[in-house]
Amino acid sequence: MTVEAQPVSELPDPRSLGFTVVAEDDLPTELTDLVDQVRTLIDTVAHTEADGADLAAARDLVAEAVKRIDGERRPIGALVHRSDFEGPVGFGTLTNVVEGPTNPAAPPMRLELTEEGLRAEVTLSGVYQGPPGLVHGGWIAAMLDQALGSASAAAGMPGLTANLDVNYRNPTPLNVPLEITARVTGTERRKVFVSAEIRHNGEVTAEGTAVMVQVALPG
Ligand SMILES: CCCCC/C=C\C/C=C\C/C=C\C/C=C\CCCC(=O)SCCNC(=O)CCNC(=O)[C@H](O)C(C)(C)COP(=O)(O)OP(=O)(O)OC[C@H]1O[C@@H](n2cnc3c(N)ncnc32)[C@H](O)[C@@H]1OP(=O)(O)O
Repeated sequence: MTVEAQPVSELPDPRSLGFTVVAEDDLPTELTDLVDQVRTLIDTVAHTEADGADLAAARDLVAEAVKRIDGERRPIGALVHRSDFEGPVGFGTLTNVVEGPTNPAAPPMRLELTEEGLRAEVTLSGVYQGPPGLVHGGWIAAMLDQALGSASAAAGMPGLTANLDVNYRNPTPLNVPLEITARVTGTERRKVFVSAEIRHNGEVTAEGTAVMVQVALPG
């Protein structure tokens, strides 16, 4: 395959394109702690058998909490920059639904650089359920898409998913550690070919390939 990737050093700084960028290290720990607590809240609400009085009291407490922090909001499209990625490749959306550090709807997942590409470990609660006891297939696809897109971006070639192909090889269980791996397998003009897997206990439960297309960036 031919390689015509834009060199990483030529990628523009998203700030120069008008994006709001927040350094991940500057996010208050009170905010990331709150995100964790809200995750626990979502899981608890989804499974509780508490009685009506307790549910009503909990609703009032949550409403009070919302009132306490509602006010100025970061803009949609705000990016977060991770300092553990070198140069201009460590950008992602702050509220990304799979990995955004301020999004309590995202599972506690963090892709890390490896020699081969990217790797994450994640345990999904019952909030991500599809079939009984199993992760929803759409979420499996979402996690693979995130890993695939991030592998492309981490290699200096951020783009949009043009095609995503998922094979579900074995059931993916809830409430157990899952391993996600992804890497770039080739490039051709603006296309970046990527592959990824999800494993439980070393066994592949799902695998995906994607064509990411690098979009023209000004500058
Ligand atoms: C320094 C960065 C600055 C900016 C920072 C911004 C963001 C942060 C950066 C990175 C983010 C980090 C991590 C990523 C995280 C998560 C990943 C999630 C990814 C997504 O969740 S993303 C949402 C879903 N995604 C879409 O919303 C795309 C909708 N879509 C389109 O916007 C267009 O469709 C587009 C752009 C894809 C192409 O449009 P286009 O006009 O640019 O290009 P064109 O059509 O000419 O195709 C060019 C070559 O791709 C081939 N091609 C086209 N389509 C194909 C297909 N389906 N299958 C196979 N090949 C295909 C052609 O055949 C041709 O190939 P060839 O070169 O061989 O001719």
